[in-house]
Amino acid sequence: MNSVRKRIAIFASGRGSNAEALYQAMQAGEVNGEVVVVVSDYSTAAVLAKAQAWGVPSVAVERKAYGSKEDFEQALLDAIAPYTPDVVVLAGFMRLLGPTFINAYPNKIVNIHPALLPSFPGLHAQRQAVEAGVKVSGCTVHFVDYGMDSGPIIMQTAVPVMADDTEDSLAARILPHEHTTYKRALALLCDDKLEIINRIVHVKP
Ligand SMILES: Nc1nc2c(c(=O)[nH]1)N[C@@H](CN(C=O)c1ccc(C(=O)N[C@@H](CCC(=O)O)C(=O)O)cc1)CN2
Ligand SMILES: NCC(=O)N[C@@H]1O[C@H](COP(=O)([O-])[O-])[C@@H](O)[C@H]1O
Repeated sequence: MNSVRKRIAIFASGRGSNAEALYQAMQAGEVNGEVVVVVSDYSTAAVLAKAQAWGVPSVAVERKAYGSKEDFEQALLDAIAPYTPDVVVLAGFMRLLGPTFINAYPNKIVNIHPALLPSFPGLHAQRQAVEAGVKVSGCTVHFVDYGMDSGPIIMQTAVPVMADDTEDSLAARILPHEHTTYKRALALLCDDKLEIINRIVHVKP
């Protein structure tokens, strides 16, 4: 394991359970990283209160305060620059990032999605799965690229879908698997164990 901990910026729009799971994993030494800043696009997001309780710097960058997507993304970059992150972790961050932000952190941005990509990209993935009648869904950790949930896949976990599942009951069943899958994927990234060859992610021996 690399002794120098990776500096992690976490972006979240809401409650922050994935952010919390990752913070706790880093505190426990399960992931070779440290959360240096937490960013939300909503000043009322519960994740900001979590960060304050952890003693981690937090910043709200509200989309409505900026006239353009580019200005918003530049504000995101300006907000995290002082913390010099190595990795940007999206954990329930509900904004599509464009080239302004992505180009500043090439192959350094990861995301958790509550479905087995490439199935059910975008918002309300659990609802899409229930409505499609699939018997298996799950979660995906992937690198973020210019597309929506189209980046190279790092890790996935399958979760059964029950006949009487609703969007909420499926989301509740998938969520703990998101926490463990994200923790395992980020541990590999922080230990420099991942490489991308022709958009396929390989784990180095
Ligand atoms: N360039 C990328 N940005 C983001 C990705 C990605 O794969 N590439 N993942 C998303 C997370 N996400 C699904 O996992 C997702 C989040 C938000 C949206 C979306 O359509 N957002 C709307 C705004 C919604 C709102 O205002 O509430 C938008 O940005 O227009 C789709 C998928 C994070 N970013
Ligand atoms: N398209 C992105 C998306 O749907 N992300 C999902 O938002 C939730 C955030 O929960 P959390 O704030 O408790 O981590 C998580 O289930 C995550 O997979």
